[in-house]
Amino acid sequence: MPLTATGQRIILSDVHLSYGSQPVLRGLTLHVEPGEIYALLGGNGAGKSTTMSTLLGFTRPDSGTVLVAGHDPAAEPDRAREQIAYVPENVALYEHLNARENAAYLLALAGLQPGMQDIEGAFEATGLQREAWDKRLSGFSKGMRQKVAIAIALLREVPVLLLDEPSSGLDPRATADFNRLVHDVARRGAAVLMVTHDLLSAADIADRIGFLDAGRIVDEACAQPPERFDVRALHRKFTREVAVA
Ligand SMILES: Nc1ncnc2c1ncn2[C@@H]1O[C@H](COP(=O)(O)OP(=O)(O)OP(=O)(O)O)[C@@H](O)[C@H]1O
Repeated sequence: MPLTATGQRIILSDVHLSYGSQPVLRGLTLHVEPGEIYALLGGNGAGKSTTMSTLLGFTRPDSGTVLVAGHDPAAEPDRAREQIAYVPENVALYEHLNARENAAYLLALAGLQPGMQDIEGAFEATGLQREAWDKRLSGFSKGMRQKVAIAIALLREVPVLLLDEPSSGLDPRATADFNRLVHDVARRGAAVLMVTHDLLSAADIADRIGFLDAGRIVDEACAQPPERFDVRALHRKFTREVAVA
């Protein structure tokens, strides 16, 4: 697994990107280490999706450095994407296939052929109920779909997990389940970057929170035990900084 000299799995360094004449990323710098969960919190239009798209190699920055496990997604999109499990806001799976078939098929597309026991082990690790394993995806909730996507990520053993608005539309119990699961993935050594509007979920899960506004990080907060984050202070800071930055 290629790492950068500093051991950082995700590197965005002084990244600038414009759509036409509109600057969207304006000197974005953030790093995520193996085993770390970084929440990128920002309001509408701050540049969260553009950041994800840049890491996935779908948009090319005008300047700056982007590295995913040592690969530049603009120059080597396939190599970079091999390192990434991406869980979008709405997970797209094959609706007419059941959960096992989805996992087997999508892993085969990634060149992997896990045994059924491995797939079941990954479903168990995600807490996907046994009764759901043979059901078609068309009846699955968002939380169940996320569990299938994370099970696939576990089986791919990728070093980087990208999560786009993972808690939107999930009830508090499903959010807590999902957050536990993401912690497990990080504990196995993956670098996790999630983009979100949801301060509570970010505070619950992240080791670090970066406040993104107008395409750059305007503040960062680190989890401090035992309370991790002072959510009220973060909320004040977030609303003030986004308002004045
Ligand atoms: N393909 C595109 N072409 C032109 N402008 C775009 C494109 N994608 C995004 N933008 C603009 O770039 C800015 C940042 O958009 P982006 O989707 O990255 O923000 P975001 O933080 O994800 O917002 P939201 O929370 O609303 O999804 C916005 O002003 C948006 O209109």
